[in-house]
Amino acid sequence: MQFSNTYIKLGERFFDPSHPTPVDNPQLFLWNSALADQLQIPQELQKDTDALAQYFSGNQLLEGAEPLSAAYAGHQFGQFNPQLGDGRAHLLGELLDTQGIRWDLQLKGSGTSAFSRGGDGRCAIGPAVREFIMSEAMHALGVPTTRCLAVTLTGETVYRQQPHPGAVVTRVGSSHIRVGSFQFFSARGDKESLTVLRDYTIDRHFPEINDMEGDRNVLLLEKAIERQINLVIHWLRVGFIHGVMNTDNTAISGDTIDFGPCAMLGDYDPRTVYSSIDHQGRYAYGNQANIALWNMTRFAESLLSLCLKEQPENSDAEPEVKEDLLDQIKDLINGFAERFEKAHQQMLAAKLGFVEAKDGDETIMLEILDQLTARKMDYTQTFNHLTKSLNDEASHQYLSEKLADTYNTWRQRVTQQDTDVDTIQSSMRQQNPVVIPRNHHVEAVLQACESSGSPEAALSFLDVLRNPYQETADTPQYQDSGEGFDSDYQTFCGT
Ligand SMILES: Nc1ncnc2c1ncn2[C@@H]1O[C@H](COP(=O)(O)OP(=O)(O)OP(=O)(O)O)[C@@H](O)[C@H]1O
Ligand SMILES: [Mg+2]
Repeated sequence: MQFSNTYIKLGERFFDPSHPTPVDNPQLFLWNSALADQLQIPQELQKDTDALAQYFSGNQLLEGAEPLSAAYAGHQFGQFNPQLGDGRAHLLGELLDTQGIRWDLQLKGSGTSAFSRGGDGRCAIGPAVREFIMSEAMHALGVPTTRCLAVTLTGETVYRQQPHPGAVVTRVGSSHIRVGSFQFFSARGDKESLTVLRDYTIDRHFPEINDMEGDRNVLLLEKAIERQINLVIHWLRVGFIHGVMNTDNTAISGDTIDFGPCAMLGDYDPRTVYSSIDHQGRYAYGNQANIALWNMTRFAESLLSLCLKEQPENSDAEPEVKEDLLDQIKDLINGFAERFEKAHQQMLAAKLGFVEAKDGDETIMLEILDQLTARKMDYTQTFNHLTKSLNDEASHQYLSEKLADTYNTWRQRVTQQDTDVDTIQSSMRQQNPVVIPRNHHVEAVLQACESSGSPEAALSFLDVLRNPYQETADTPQYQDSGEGFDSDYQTFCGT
């Protein structure tokens, strides 16, 4: 296991060199052995659960780790905070996986840093297990995401209205560079660090830019936008509601990060919000594309100081952005909505089994979605039924009754294609999961883990969630929508 630590080399303005705070009685609770194998964590260490507990609680440092808490800023619900940073997290360093891909290894809930702002630096068992379950589920669903290697109990109590067992999550990410990381330096007028961060981000995530013609800032923005569009399309496809799409929770890599108040859509309604503090529906299911655009606009702004015209020496005139670059940036921002809509149409077409686009498809798609909202129908179950209905009489009957003409129109459209039905069905299946981490099951599993002190419930759930496109013997236990549960479900920024 060989650490490299490229982020710490960026310079002291990028972090606080704080170390994890040791805990009383660490115990390994969840371990992701497939991910551990991918990260080349030695089998000998993987078998030694006591050692894993020591290392992944922050009690002992893995050889070669150089911990740091990263600096970042961020817009939270639209309000800018120039200094947030890892207030309860420590980046240990980076590991190369079996394919030579670089991954950050970060502890979350591992104690305070210079960025803690009065917080305790800790995490409760519930949010820690939620992050593990949700990120594993997202990964299996094919959604770009940070992942979890471990959850370790600390043996200490954390207080969040009530006492809870404390836990440390080990997060693995293709990086932890956020829109807010750029905003941190932009807000300080620190062009030197901003340039270092830009170049580091390009090398790490978009090295192809190094061989491209054009301005590096504009190219980086374009790539980041592409990844955000792809990310939100996946979220919408599987019914994921992030819940707190602040710029500090937006990774430039385009991976899902921060599972604090996230939840899954039950009945289809774009206005769905579960977060207890999101009174305006800013981060509602159907507003996530708008917010991704808003966040990318903030990202563009944070790069503007690297796009300035040359100033004559001793000039005190306000520096201006180069016109051609400003035009290119504006084009990218103004083009976002159209690009998104195109990708959205393609995603819906794929979910509905439309092999090639045809006139009238948009009307069919809108009608189906409108009907789901009007009839309060479950998003995942309905698309699962549509997929099955091509050769399953029960699903066919169900949809004929529930969606009547809308279903008949779809069925006609989908069966009158040159492609054979089996092929259409298997391509629909790749888009439409049979099971998702439903809110009521997630909550029940978290409660079971906390009250029993055993990971059993999480492990059984994970077994099913790791095969979201395949019905196994245990799948039916987790497919029900939990009648009425979602209507007053609330999530909290999970600290
Ligand atoms: N218990 C805590 N102690 C100290 N700081 C905290 C605590 N909880 C959250 N913070 C800080 O508050 C800010 C916003 O928190 P938020 O919930 O978005 O992030 P997070 O869940 O801690 O981490 P991440 O975004 O890395 O998943 C961050 O700067 C975070 O470090
Ligand atoms: Mg966060």
